[in-house]
Amino acid sequence: MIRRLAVIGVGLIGGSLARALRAANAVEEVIGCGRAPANLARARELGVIDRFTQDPAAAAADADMVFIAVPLGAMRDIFATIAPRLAPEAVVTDGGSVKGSVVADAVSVVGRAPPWLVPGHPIAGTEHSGVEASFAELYRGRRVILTPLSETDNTALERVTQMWECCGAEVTTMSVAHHDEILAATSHLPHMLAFGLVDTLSRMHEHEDIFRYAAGGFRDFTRIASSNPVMWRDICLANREALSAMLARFSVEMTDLAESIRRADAERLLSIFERAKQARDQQVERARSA
Ligand SMILES: NC(=O)c1ccc[n+]([C@@H]2O[C@H](COP(=O)([O-])OP(=O)(O)OC[C@H]3O[C@@H](n4cnc5c(N)ncnc54)[C@H](O)[C@@H]3O)[C@@H](O)[C@H]2O)c1
Ligand SMILES: O=C(O)C(=O)C[C@]1(C(=O)O)C=C[C@@H](O)C=C1
Repeated sequence: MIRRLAVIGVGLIGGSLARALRAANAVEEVIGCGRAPANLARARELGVIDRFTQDPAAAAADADMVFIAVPLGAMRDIFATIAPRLAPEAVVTDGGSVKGSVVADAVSVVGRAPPWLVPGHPIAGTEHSGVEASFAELYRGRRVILTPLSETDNTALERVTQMWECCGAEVTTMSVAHHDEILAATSHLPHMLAFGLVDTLSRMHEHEDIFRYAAGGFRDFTRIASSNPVMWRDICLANREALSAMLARFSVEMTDLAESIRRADAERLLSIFERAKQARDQQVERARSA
């Protein structure tokens, strides 16, 4: 049971955590914090939070659990503001999509890896933003990756694990570097492809006809191009090494595919598509039977 939860950044991710914990009766009081008073007032109206402040230090003071769910570029300032005001038993965790930058931000503020910080990342989301888009079931049956450091307090890790389990999530742990490499491949690269494709097409002369005749395949592939631009700018900057390596590798494969099309190499095209279909079908089957 969490006595007082401070949610810094009451949007899709922070709002959904608060809703899920409330639905599970796992929190007594939720304090919201953000920059936009209208969004915070709406969060209170929706029953996502009990009260709010625009001052992260005031929100975190006297909270036993602090969840930071702001864009990655805002994390460092939040750590700097809350660190001196945390209660001795407070645990801080976050939902940021990249973990190396969050840990570096905390270390740069505190001077060392703080024992009270449990870096985390719910592998769940949508292309929508803000508290209106949040919902209690977002994390049900989804994975949450925690990336504790050797300095992380064990009790803090246990409390954050329990918090996510209360939301119906499956918690796994891995190293910060491994997390950032994996997510560069499975989340960050696909978002670059979707943003890149839609941007390219939208600047073509015939773009109105292109979008008019786009159907299911295009819609499925490009849903995530509606995601929050600020959030994705920050993810690219925060994970630029791993993402650049993935983009370079993907470019080589795309050049090979383009060359096979140019050469009318039917055999090579079929072998690439069969290999991809088999890999995806296997992955869908594994997910279904898990
Ligand atoms: N959207 C997703 O699918 C998804 C999934 C997993 C993790 N994440 C991560 O979760 C975090 C939040 O993403 P989201 O989708 O909830 O975004 P969101 O835009 O829905 O919510 C972010 C909230 O933070 C507030 N905010 C922004 N800067 C702030 C600051 N300096 N101080 C206080 N509040 C501030 C905004 O007003 C907004 O209410 C990001 O770090 C993102 O990388 C997002
Ligand atoms: O489903 C979506 O809309 C998402 O983009 C969610 C998604 C992803 O799967 O890539 C996006 C960013 C995250 O950090 C985690 C999850």
